[in-house]
Amino acid sequence: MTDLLTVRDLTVSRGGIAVLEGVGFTLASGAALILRGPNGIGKTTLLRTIAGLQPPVSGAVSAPGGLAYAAHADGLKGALTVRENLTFWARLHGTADIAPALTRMNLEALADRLAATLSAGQKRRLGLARLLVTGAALWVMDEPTVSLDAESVALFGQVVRDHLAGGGGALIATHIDPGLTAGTLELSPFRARVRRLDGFDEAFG
Ligand SMILES: Nc1ncnc2c1ncn2[C@@H]1O[C@H](COP(=O)(O)OP(=O)(O)OP(=O)(O)O)[C@@H](O)[C@H]1O
Repeated sequence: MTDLLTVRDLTVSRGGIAVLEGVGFTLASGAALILRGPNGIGKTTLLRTIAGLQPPVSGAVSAPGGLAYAAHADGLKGALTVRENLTFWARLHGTADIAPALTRMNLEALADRLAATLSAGQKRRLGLARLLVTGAALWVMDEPTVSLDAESVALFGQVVRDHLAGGGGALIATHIDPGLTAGTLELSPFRARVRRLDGFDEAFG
């Protein structure tokens, strides 16, 4: 099996403070890893660093096949319709057909609505449809089910399961059980040392 993601001895920081140290794991093709931990432990910071949106303090991230990141702010263009948003991303990533993504995330009836007029859960579904049109093997998701109703959470679970079955991988920070067979990376104050970069140690555990 191919490794889609290798993280080695990673230290990540937020606002000049190292929030997690010594994080390491690999994610193989076909596998999902759930990132858990209390509010503020550093899940978003870790995912943003893995996605390349901020540099690590030290350590290495390798995602040889590239990745797609879906965060709280889904990067939707409010003045474009759902269809236009997906077409934009599909062109950006060199994929062609947005129809499957519309269908899979139950967005067909909303295809011609401006993204700005969508409800929070509908926006989230569009953000997840975006993952499908990127064609990326590795999906990195930060609390993807926030605002989703039970039906959409089930839809999301199925889309991820199909992605894994097709050889993809998923790294998901979530507080819920998304109904996936997945490994868990539990970030706790006892395993994640908190250290200020100026050397003042707040390590506990
Ligand atoms: N701009 C900032 N400046 C300084 N500290 C920040 C900044 N943004 C976040 N932090 C702090 O960095 C730490 C990690 O935040 P992060 O958002 O990564 O946590 P999280 O585990 O994703 O939390 P949640 O479960 O609440 O989403 C928190 O203690 C937070 O208060």
